[in-house]
Amino acid sequence: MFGIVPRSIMSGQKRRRRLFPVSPTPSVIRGLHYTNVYRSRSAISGQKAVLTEAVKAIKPDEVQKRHVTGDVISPGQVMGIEHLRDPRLNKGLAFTLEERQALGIHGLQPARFKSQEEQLELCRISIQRYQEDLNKYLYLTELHDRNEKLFFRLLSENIEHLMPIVYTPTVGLACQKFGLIYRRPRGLFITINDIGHVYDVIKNWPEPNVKAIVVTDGERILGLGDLGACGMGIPVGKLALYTALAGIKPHECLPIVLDVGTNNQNLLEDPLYVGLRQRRTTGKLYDDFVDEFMQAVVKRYGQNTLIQFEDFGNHNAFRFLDKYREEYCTFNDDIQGTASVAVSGLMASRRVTGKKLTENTFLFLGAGEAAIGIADLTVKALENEGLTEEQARERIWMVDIDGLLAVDRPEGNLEGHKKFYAKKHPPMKDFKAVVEEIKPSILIGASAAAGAFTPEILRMMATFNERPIVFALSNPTSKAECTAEQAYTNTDGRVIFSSGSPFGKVTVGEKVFHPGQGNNAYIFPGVALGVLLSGIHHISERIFLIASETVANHVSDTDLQRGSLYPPLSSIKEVSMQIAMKILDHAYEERIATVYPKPKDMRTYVQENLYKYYYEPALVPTWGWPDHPVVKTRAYPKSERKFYQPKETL
Ligand SMILES: NC(=O)C1=CN([C@@H]2O[C@H](COP(=O)(O)OP(=O)(O)OC[C@H]3O[C@@H](n4cnc5c(N)ncnc54)[C@H](OP(=O)(O)O)[C@@H]3O)[C@@H](O)[C@H]2O)C=CC1
Ligand SMILES: CC(=O)C(=O)O
Ligand SMILES: [Mg+2]
Repeated sequence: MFGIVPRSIMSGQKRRRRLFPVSPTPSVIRGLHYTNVYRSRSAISGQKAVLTEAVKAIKPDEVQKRHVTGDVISPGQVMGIEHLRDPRLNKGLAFTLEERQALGIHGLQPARFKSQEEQLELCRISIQRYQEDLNKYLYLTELHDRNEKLFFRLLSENIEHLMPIVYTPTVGLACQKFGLIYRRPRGLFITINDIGHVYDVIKNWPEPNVKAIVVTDGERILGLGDLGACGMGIPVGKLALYTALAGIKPHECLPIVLDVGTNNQNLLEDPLYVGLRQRRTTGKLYDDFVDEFMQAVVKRYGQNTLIQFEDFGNHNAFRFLDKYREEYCTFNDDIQGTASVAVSGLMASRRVTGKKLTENTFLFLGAGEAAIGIADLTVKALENEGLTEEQARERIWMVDIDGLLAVDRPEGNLEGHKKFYAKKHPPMKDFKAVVEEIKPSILIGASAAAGAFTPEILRMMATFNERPIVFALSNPTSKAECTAEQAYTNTDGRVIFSSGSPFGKVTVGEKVFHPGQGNNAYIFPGVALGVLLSGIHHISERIFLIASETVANHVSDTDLQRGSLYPPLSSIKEVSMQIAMKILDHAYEERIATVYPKPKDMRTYVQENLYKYYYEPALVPTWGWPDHPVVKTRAYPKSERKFYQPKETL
């Protein structure tokens, strides 16, 4: 049945019997007795055999381990063309000749061999050839579907260029065009019609080991409003950043849309709309549905599954955070993640202004998830500088759709945390008048009211302050309260600016500014990594303050001089790791970690658990496969088999 590798192969080594591939028996297949490919080209062609470096036998438990960690999936199901069609396993032209032969894919690809580096170069060239960002998005989506490791390496190593494509602003456009561009499924769509069967739907997800979920009901997608099921682009984009920025393994991540309908009349009438064509379910049925979803997640994946709420409507977001934060491992990114990144920017700004946070007057445009989240965490930061909660709230003024939050305003609309910031002040509707009246040193926009920070308002900020601070946090770019250029030019370049979506550099006179991106992408990947690795059950505000401090401590003097309150996006992976390590330290100190024993060295522990996007030798059965006998081939000339290192970068 089995051949034996000729003695010559084993020369110079301890002689061992080796099975030479012929055909497997069912019991062997079930037993997962795989080894890396060891048959060399010359062995196959009957010439003098030379062992390849992939000769090491991989023991069954190793296969099992790698299967479980998702580094390699069980190869039993993926021989032949299916191996190329599986994005986890596909390496494109990087399969060696031996792998191609043993996997039964020899001849299914062109003759060339290409290293991952060469493939990356091709990806970069391809992306640059697309003029439209949406086409770049589609290219990356297709790459994600085709070759996971290549996609994540490309994204991770070119984050400055590609984050604006997979994330804000382009992801907003992708959601708006979702019905048009939808091709292949990614993530779960659970509809209100599935109530009573949510667990069964979740069970259809093929991955057994999900650890993190990003879920939306599509009601407030960025600043674009209710996009219903088209909001799926957001969990997909956020989770792509989980992997690219924090090394969380892709198979542990699950994007979910809870489709309860949409109140967006355009979508309801759009023949291309792919969600439920009905108005939003609300009230008890909706709440029961979300309750059932939360319980089903825990039943399927365990109580430590991290559930990130994203882009829910304001009225639900706060309720769910309050309802679930002590019951589940959950956080709301728009409230808490945004708060954390904004407060981090405020902390870093102290080094530019020389002022303590307590010396500022804060004015918010918007009093929703983002703005209230930031205000609440700012209060904590002010308390840390010595104020009482009441004193801290006194320094924070807010404006919503009805104007200044004032105790006696006729509209009321002061529910939830808004009431904490409502002032005993005559009601005011006009935002410019409020700015004039309050004379803030810090102006923060999270309203999706595009252009609300008019040149006049920006000029006022520059008259009140030597270094005015202006954050235009609304996404996508089209919803920003002002552009970076408007901010700098209307303040003689004195503004300390950041924005939710990226803006390019701005030149004012001799000076060039590179504004930073005040986006929760600096926070949620690192928080998720720290939470998952420590096994924290509930995510406190302290965790988000730790994340703020960590990001702020990572801002260099050079960053500040360039005009940015944030570290460059290119260092965001390191920032995420630092956040995770700080959370781990905190979790063990506070005895809220549930992963034991405590790791000896946090950095090593974190690093060992990160996703690896480099190709690995394919795991293949040593004995070939019944339907895929190993194809013999003549020796390839060395020049054809050589990989080269490309020099170009994006
Ligand atoms: N940079 C980042 O990381 C993040 C940015 N964001 C962005 O922030 C924006 C708001 O998101 P979010 O807070 O979740 O949304 P919400 O709907 O919860 O809040 C919006 C707030 O803005 C107010 N508002 C709306 N229009 C106006 C207006 N013309 N004048 C004054 N106030 C107005 C609303 O008033 P009312 O309360 O009366 O309805 C509400 O308080 C979005 O564009 C989102 O993309 C969000 C999260 C993270
Ligand atoms: C960034 C983000 O979460 C938002 O704009 O909603
Ligand atoms: Mg969001």
